[in-house]
Order: sequence, then structure tokens, then C-alpha cells
Amino acid sequence: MKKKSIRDLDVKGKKIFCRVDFNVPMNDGTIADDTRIRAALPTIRHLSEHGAMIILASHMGRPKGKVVEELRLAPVAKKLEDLLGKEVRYSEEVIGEDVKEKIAGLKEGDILLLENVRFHPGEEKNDEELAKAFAGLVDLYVNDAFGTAHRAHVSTEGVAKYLPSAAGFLIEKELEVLGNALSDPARPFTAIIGGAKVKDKIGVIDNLLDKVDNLIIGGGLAFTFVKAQGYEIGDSLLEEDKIELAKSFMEKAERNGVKFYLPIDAVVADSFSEKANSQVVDINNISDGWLALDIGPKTADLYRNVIKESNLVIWNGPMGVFEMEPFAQGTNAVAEALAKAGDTYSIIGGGDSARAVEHFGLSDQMDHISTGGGASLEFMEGKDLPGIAALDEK
Ligand SMILES: Nc1ncnc2c1ncn2[C@@H]1O[C@H](COP(=O)(O)OP(=O)(O)O)[C@@H](O)[C@H]1O
Ligand SMILES: O=C(OP(=O)(O)O)[C@H](O)COP(=O)(O)O
Repeated sequence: MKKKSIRDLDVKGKKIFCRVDFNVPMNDGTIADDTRIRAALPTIRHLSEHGAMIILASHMGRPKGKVVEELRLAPVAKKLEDLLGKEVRYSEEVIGEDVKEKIAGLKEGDILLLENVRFHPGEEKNDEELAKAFAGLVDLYVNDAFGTAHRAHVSTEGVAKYLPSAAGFLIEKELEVLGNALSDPARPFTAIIGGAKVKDKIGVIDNLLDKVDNLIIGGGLAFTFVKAQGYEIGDSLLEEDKIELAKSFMEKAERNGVKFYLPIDAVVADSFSEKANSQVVDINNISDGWLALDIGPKTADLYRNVIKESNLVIWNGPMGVFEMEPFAQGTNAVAEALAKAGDTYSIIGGGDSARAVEHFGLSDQMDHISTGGGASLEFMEGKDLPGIAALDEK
């Protein structure tokens, strides 16, 4: 079902509650990466240029309903002001007298940023009273927080029940790119799934097996599959209770004609440390007491070739512990292969993979880097995202 867009709204002279995802990484009080703020600019500019009075709301971190000084949005207000080249007012309250006064002082085109919505205990409980209170302050609701669209909280879902609503440009773009990739994919279509948690990626692996031509597995989660193949994996990451499921995925791949790629060699270490002794071994040769922390060079070559021959690649989760230099090669190889494959449309599914691509300085060469890690995964699993489901239909 197509959702209303901000293009469909007459916003002139209207007060708009606009949810954005300004949950940016902070380093000693400064913003370490402003990607998410920049991603929201088209919507904010559109609303401002069309004469709306914009009340922005976002969370940062997980303060659990209490004020946490380090998680205030003051640095975000300043950054937004710099990026827009326009004044951004800021309230140190989520809701209350100061917010009311500041809203009353807004003129057409003006922007106010509220304090971190998760300082309010009602936000994550999706409290009805808080939703009504926000709705009572404004005329319209716009959601552009793709990264938080999988949460049913007041500012992402609850408030939409009491106001006419629409999606912002970022949500529209994310849905279009991810939706097109999954519903009408360019082929060969390859998904690369890595990272650490098998449990969190089961849904997406299952769903992708109905859609892709190639499924590449790397990262820590690969070793539950390697174990399921019957090899010993030493002290590598293992989710024992998922071995049977891993087997069933390999069988499903075979039934569906999906080529299923697992590591054929690995970089193993004698401890989980940058300074550990490490060596490359074939996958059937991982000894007791060693743990696999990256895919090996033969695997990297294999994965590179699959990427080169693909027309569409979705990537979620690093191939190894890329944060430690000795175990970064596999992730780097995949990122470089994607950067080099000019005709291959590359979609990075947020979270750690986006961080890895950034780390290797290759962000500019990817076609789409999603602003949502968890949200893009849930979308790819085929789940309804509450923050999007709640919006008015066209
Ligand atoms: N072989 C491995 N063993 C242990 N941890 C790994 C391995 N490969 C990757 N990781 C870790 O997985 C983490 C990312 O996992 P995850 O949260 O599932 O990914 P994402 O955030 O991309 O969804 C990274 O911090 C990385 O160090
Ligand atoms: O950073 C976020 O999610 P992500 O790390 O899955 O991309 C979003 O801002 C959601 O935050 P949350 O997982 O605390 O609800």
C-alpha cells in the first residue's frame, strides 16, 4: 500500500511534528558521524521552504525514560543549524511549558528541535497520553526516521493515530530502494550476510532464500553453518541450538536453486585480540583452542568473483572482526569488490557494515547505504515496520 508523501501535503502555515533519526554516534560531546542528520535535510528543507513550522523530534541512545546529560540533543541542534545555514531553535524539554512557548513563537519556515524523546518515560511505552499531548500541539505528523521505523513508540507510531500523516523523503527513498531490490531484483541477485548474531539474522536469511540467486555467508555467524557441514570449528563463535536450522537453510537453498557460499578457509587466532598469534587455515583444519576471526584469502577470492558477476548485491554484516587490523582483510575485500564492480548495484544494510565501508573510505562508491541497521533487516525479513504502517495511505 502506497503511503502519503510530504509532497501530498499542504504544509503552508501548518505546525508539523516531524520524527527524524538523529541517533548519531558521539565522541566526547562531538558528533562523530553526521550521516543521519544529512539524510534528513531534504525533508526539513522541503517543509521549511513550503512555509511549515517544523517541530523536530528524535531519540539518541537508550536513556530509558530519564534525563542523561550526555544524550542531550544540543550538539545536534548546532550541527543541524550549520548544515542548513539557518537558525534551529532548541528546547531542553521533550514536552511542557517551554515547548509550548517555543512553538507559539515559531513563524512559517522556522525549526524547533525538541529534547531527546527517550528522556520521557512514555515514549518507548507508546503511551497514549503522551501521543495525544504531542498531537495537541501540532496540525500534521511526518515520519522520516527510517532507522527507528521498526519501533512502535509514541513519536514513531502512537502520535500518527491522532493526526493526518505522511512519510518524509528519506523513508520514501529507503522503501523505494529496498523495496525494488526485493520485489523486482536485477539478476544475478546476491545477498551477503555476516556479523555475529545468527539469531538476529535467521528471519532475513530465510526470507532471502526465496529471492536471491546467491547467498554468501561470512563473519562469526558462518561458523554455525561450518559446524553444520560437519567440520570442527575450535573456539569460533557457535550458536549450538541453531545448527539444525543452519542445516535446514542449506537444504532450502538447494531446493530453491540458490547457490550457498560458506568460507573455505579462515584466519584463526589463539585469542580474541589484535595481538593474538594468527594463521590462515583451510576450513576443515581449525584446531582446538583456536578461533576463526575472519574469512581467509581463498574465500575472499571466491566471494569477490561472485560479487563481480552479480548485478545486485545486498550486504549486511562484516566478514570478520574488522575493528582489529589483522582480521579486517575479508571485510575490506568485499567492500573493495563492491566499490570496483561498477555495474553492480550495491546496497549496504546499515549498522556495522555501513561503519565498515566508512572505515575503509569506500562509502562514496556504494549505491545505497541504508540509514537503518535493524530497520533494514526487519524490512528485508518482510516484516511490517510500525512507523511506516501507521502512516496515512495515498
Ligand atoms: N568471526 C567472527 N567472530 C566474532 N565476531 C565477529 C566475527 N566476524 C565478525 N564479527 C563481529 O560482528 C560484529 C557485527 O555483528 P552484527 O551486529 O551481527 O552486524 P551488523 O551490525 O552489521 O548487523 C562486528 O563487531 C564484528 O567484529
Ligand atoms: O541506531 C539505530 O538502530 P541501528 O543501530 O539498528 O541502525 C536506531 O536509531 C534505533 O535505535 P534503537 O535500536 O535504540 O531503537
